[in-house]
Amino acid sequence: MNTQTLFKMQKALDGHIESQHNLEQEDLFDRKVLALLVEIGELANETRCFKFWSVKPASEIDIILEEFVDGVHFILSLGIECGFEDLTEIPQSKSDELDATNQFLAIYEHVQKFRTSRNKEDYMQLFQSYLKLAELLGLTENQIEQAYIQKNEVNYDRQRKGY
Ligand SMILES: O=c1ccn([C@H]2C[C@H](O)[C@@H](COP(=O)(O)O)O2)c(=O)[nH]1
Repeated sequence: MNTQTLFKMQKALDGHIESQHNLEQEDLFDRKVLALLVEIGELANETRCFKFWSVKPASEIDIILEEFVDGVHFILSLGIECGFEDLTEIPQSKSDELDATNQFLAIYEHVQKFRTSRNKEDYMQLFQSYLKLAELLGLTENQIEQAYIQKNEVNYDRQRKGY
């Protein structure tokens, strides 16, 4: 995935949100980590991949995509916090193929590792594992980019309306 446009859009949105809420001087890293963990949980809930006690199907693709790109927002935002927005390419993950449940659990581990180290290698692994999940969920790069652009605009709208 070519991430340059997304990093640029995310940086502008984050700057806008921070100035709206007078947060330019605050360290938002841990709050963004928690926000990401919550978004990953919301996505898991919509896929229902772990709900062995239920026969209901996953939510519609548009709902899954919207939840997925909420996570993309916070991953990009955390990358910007660490000065990694020059990353142009996130290479495909070389790790073993897992089912969706185990991929979610692997992502949670990558988030924790990156939270502690804040290094680029762990960041790339987190991003890669999240994109691997997209593949498992049947989402294409094009769908993700379009859904990201749409949700980015919704996020501005919400700020305008006093969200
Ligand atoms: O600094 C921030 C704070 C929030 N969001 C976006 C990411 C998600 O798309 C959305 C999450 O909002 P909730 O729907 O969870 O309130 O806000 C950002 O991009 N940057």
